[in-house]
Amino acid sequence: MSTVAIKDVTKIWPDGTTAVDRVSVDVNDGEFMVLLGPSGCGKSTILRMIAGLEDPTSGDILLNGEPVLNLAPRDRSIAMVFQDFALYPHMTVGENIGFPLKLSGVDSSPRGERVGDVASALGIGDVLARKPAQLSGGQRQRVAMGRAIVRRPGLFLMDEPLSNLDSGLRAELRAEITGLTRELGVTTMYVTHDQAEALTMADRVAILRKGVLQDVGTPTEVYGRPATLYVAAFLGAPRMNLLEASVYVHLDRYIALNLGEQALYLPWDDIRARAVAHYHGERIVVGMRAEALTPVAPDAPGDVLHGRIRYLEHHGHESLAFLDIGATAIVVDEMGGAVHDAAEGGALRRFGGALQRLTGRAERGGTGTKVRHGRDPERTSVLSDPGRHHRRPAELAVRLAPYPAVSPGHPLAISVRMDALHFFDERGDRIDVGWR
Ligand SMILES: Nc1ncnc2c1ncn2[C@@H]1O[C@H](COP(=O)(O)OP(=O)(O)OP(=O)(O)O)[C@@H](O)[C@H]1O
Repeated sequence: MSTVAIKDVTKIWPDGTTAVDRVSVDVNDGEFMVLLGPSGCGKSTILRMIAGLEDPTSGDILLNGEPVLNLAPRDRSIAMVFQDFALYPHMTVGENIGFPLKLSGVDSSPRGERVGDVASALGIGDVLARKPAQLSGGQRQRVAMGRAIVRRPGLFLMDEPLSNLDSGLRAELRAEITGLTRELGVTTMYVTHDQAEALTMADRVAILRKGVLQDVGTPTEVYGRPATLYVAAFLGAPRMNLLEASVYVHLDRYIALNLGEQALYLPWDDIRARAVAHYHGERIVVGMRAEALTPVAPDAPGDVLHGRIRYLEHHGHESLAFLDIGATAIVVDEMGGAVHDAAEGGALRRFGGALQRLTGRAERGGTGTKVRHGRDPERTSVLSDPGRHHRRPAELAVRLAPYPAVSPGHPLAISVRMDALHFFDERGDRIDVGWR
């Protein structure tokens, strides 16, 4: 039984760098929690604080409900595997795995038994007598994992354990790691910057940007209903299409989402219509994943966008077409800064009075977003922040069958699944009702 509670934890390094900014996450017993984010977002620092290798500047960490900040690392019942694990070169595989048990005084016979069990669970039972130099990279990583779990820790911390391996081996070991931890029922926190790894391995994913927690949820939740623009842009391949739209409410009928040269119309009876209506006269970001877009005949009725193929990418099992539709894309960089050309200095046009008349409320709100984003000085407007201008005509990513009979310059009509659209405000927060 092992639970983890990270409560409002901040880590500021002596040089003033804020590595972790008021992060709170709970990990349930037996859960496989992945911490996901780009390099430098504070993932390793969080793991190291849980392990007791670093002290938080403020906040608390509880294991099984008990505060542990005053406990030495060895008293926390935690095992950790790093990217750069080191095996003892002069010891055999069996001796390496058994070493933590030897240190804690376990006799040779039960030790051998435990080592054998762990090694066969990891598929390295036949190399117990070899030295590390005689192993492949994947086998060495398995030995490092074996050495970590042989003590049956309450909590297993893994920091990018697969990042030094080639992609085939990574995929194989992903499945082994999740299989093993689930079989053992050991609570695991796993750090990666690889979103595919996170989505395939995690029970739940916590997504960080510059030390600030952006979203926590199951892979389906964070992919299907991302809490912020940053999460939307970070998860999925191809990346979510993020388009600037100005909102115009035709009361009781529909909401026009003007995308530039074309518009989409959200029916008034759509469950999200009232939340989006709060932005009447303003600009928002409309997100559409490639799976929400289907090529149709040019004269097809319904919610259809028309564009011209700018270029194609062939991925073997599918091809991606990137369409010019006369819209403006919001570009979210890896580190999470959202940049956009606010045209000629374009200030947001606000129709506060009209909004109030429409909604009967002076303030908008009610998005129901649960994740508290903490203090994040860069989360200003993604639509009009003058410091972050970047012009980018939208190239709408659309999935096609492999090697389609079209080429750059071809016109293409795309049907849009309106119920699969995502809406974000100028701060990058999801605009929605009935948050998960
Ligand atoms: N000992 C240290 N002193 C000062 N700054 C540090 C120290 N260790 C890490 N940092 C800084 O803290 C921030 C978070 O680093 P951390 O290693 O936790 O990120 P990460 O998300 O794990 O990145 P990576 O995926 O590259 O390992 C970074 O800006 C990093 O430069």
